Amino acid sequence: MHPQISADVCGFCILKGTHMSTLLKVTNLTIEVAHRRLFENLNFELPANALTCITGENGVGKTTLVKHLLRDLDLNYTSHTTCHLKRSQVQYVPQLRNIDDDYPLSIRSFVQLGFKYHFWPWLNQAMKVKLEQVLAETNLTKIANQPLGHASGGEKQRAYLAQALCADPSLLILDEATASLDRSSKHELLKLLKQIMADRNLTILFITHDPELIAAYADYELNLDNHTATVTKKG
Ligand SMILES: Nc1ncnc2c1ncn2[C@@H]1O[C@H](COP(=O)(O)OP(=O)(O)OP(=O)(O)O)[C@@H](O)[C@H]1O
Repeated sequence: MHPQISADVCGFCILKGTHMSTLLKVTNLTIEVAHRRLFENLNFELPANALTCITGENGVGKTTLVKHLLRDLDLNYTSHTTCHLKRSQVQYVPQLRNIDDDYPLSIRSFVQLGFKYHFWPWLNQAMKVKLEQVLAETNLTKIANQPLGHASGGEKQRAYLAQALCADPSLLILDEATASLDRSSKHELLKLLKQIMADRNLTILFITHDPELIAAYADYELNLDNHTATVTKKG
């Protein structure tokens, strides 16, 4: 069964005086974790084809909210969440990965793990072409044969991004992707993300605590505070 499409989801809505198309709509969502209520009657809409930063204090529930939305997508939606995407169109790049120096894969081999529907345990010609395109798109071509364990923090983040892009997502969710990067690498990654978003007509959700990045790159901010969510247009 395909997810239901409501008129609201496919149409346009008014957000603080601007028109935006809505990708995902959440209505009266309450989330409890370990008998603790994180959110109560949450209501918000996420804009399509834009970069939305999800912000809020440590422990407010940013990651939990995203995981809940992904679970709803897995279930083909609940009465609280409507969206016209299938789970397979969404890629989530998690916050922490333990890639040590001895990690046995090259950057290219790691990135190609992102291909779906592997019928054979090797890539077909079309996948090989696409792999090289994704490596070029994420500025990894020159270092693609190097071990991922030897890559810098910024290069590793680009490799995680490239792996996610192999699945041709419509919605990309990154959880604190810049947390361990220096200032120039953070800006490099965000500029790259915005370029990829424009080229691929993607929607990006980016969990971050970084006010400088929010000010410079966010099209919208979804702020979680005091059990509620507020979406504002930035820039
Ligand atoms: N499976 C779980 N069992 C119990 N508590 C949980 C579970 N998952 C999350 N929590 C708790 O829910 C709260 C929200 O966690 P979450 O990771 O979503 O916050 P966050 O806003 O993403 O935090 P941060 O900015 O520090 O990454 C935290 O207090 C966390 O300890």
